[in-house]
Amino acid sequence: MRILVVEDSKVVSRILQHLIAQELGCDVDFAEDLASAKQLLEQKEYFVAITDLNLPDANEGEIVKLVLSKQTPCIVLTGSLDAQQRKRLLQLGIVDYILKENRFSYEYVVRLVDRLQRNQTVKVLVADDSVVSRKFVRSLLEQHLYQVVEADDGNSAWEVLQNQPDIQLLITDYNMPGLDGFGLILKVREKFSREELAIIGLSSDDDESLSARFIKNGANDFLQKPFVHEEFHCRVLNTLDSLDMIRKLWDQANLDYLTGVYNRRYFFSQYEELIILKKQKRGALTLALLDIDLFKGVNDTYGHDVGDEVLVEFAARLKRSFGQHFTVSRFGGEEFIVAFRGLNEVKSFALMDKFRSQLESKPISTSRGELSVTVSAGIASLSDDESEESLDTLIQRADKALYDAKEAGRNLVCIESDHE
Ligand SMILES: Nc1nc2c(ncn2[C@@H]2O[C@H](COP(=O)(O)OP(=O)(O)OP(=O)(O)O)[C@@H](O)[C@H]2O)c(=O)[nH]1
Repeated sequence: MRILVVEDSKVVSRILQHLIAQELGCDVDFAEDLASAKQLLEQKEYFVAITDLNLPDANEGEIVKLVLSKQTPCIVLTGSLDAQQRKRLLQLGIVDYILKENRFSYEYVVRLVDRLQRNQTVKVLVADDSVVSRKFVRSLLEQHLYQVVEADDGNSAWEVLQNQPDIQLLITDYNMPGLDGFGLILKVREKFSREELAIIGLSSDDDESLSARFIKNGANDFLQKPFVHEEFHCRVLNTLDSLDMIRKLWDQANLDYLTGVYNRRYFFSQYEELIILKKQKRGALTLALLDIDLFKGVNDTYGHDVGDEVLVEFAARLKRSFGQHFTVSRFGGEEFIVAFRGLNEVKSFALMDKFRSQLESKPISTSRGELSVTVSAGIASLSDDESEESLDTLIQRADKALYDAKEAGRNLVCIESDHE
């Protein structure tokens, strides 16, 4: 990523240079006037340009048109701006304008660039039956580099959401034929939680209770039409920032901090309930409890840090092999558990034994060179006649099989054979 800063004040350039290096770590070019900015824009492609309005050789804001003519997003950083200039700049399609008021102004600029970079991977669905309104919202979102998908009523929005689960934000109008905004939100919240999808409601209706009703029904925020550019962007930004925060909290609560696979807490929260359902429906569930062989030796010989590197790569391999269809979690220390939902013990054994043999034949690269590591695993299945079984007893049976594998010499997968 490369940024262009067009600024004749050396002090401001130095502040921006420092903040960009600290927060973004990307390449920056500086131009002090329109002529040198023009030269740079002809030579290189920029992700975004941060520009002053008054330059020594062009003090009417000509730089903005130049930057936008190169299809480069433009952030205006200026000492002053009157109402007319503000309107003209927003109509031209700048990303945002920031007044040079204090150090927070410069920090805001840098945060905005960071957000723009991340926005490129954020998909937003706009549901509105009015083409004009939909296109307007789309153009605002595209100025901030979001990926935009459109739907012209509630029912098609619902279909799009089911087919594109990577959508992070839904912006929906209230009045729509078929399924209206409320109906859509109610349906959406049954399937998508707040950490999966954020929702902003829109309406031109003058019913004062609408905003509260939207939020009570599951929306994160509400905007009354017509709205100004700045308010729209601030609301979208705030909503996505809280989505990021909720997701971060979720990750901290449910993922193992070292390896990134699910943690023990998540595993129990999912499978304690599931096991009751499985027993009722008599569905298959097999657990494989894994333990890296002689791991203490790795720590003792190479140090704890290298031990950690082995754990990280081991977990990554487990995730690559099983993570797409099954649950991989770190049970504690060098023990992991894979829950094979829908598989019996014979099929689970085949998969786990293949993993064991691949691990044995492909050493793990660490900062102290390649290390050969093996794993032992114990497998146990929930069987039809074990109506009284709990998750704990199933794990105990897998643990017993793991013990057998260790006793038999390690680097082995054992199935728990008798249920005495
Ligand atoms: N580096 C590192 N080591 C850990 C971590 N958690 C647990 N361990 C170590 O894992 C080792 C487990 O050793 P043991 O339970 O004695 O078993 P083992 O050496 O793997 O031998 P067997 O299980 O009998 O094959 C201990 O030395 C723990 O300190 C961790 O997060 N990082």
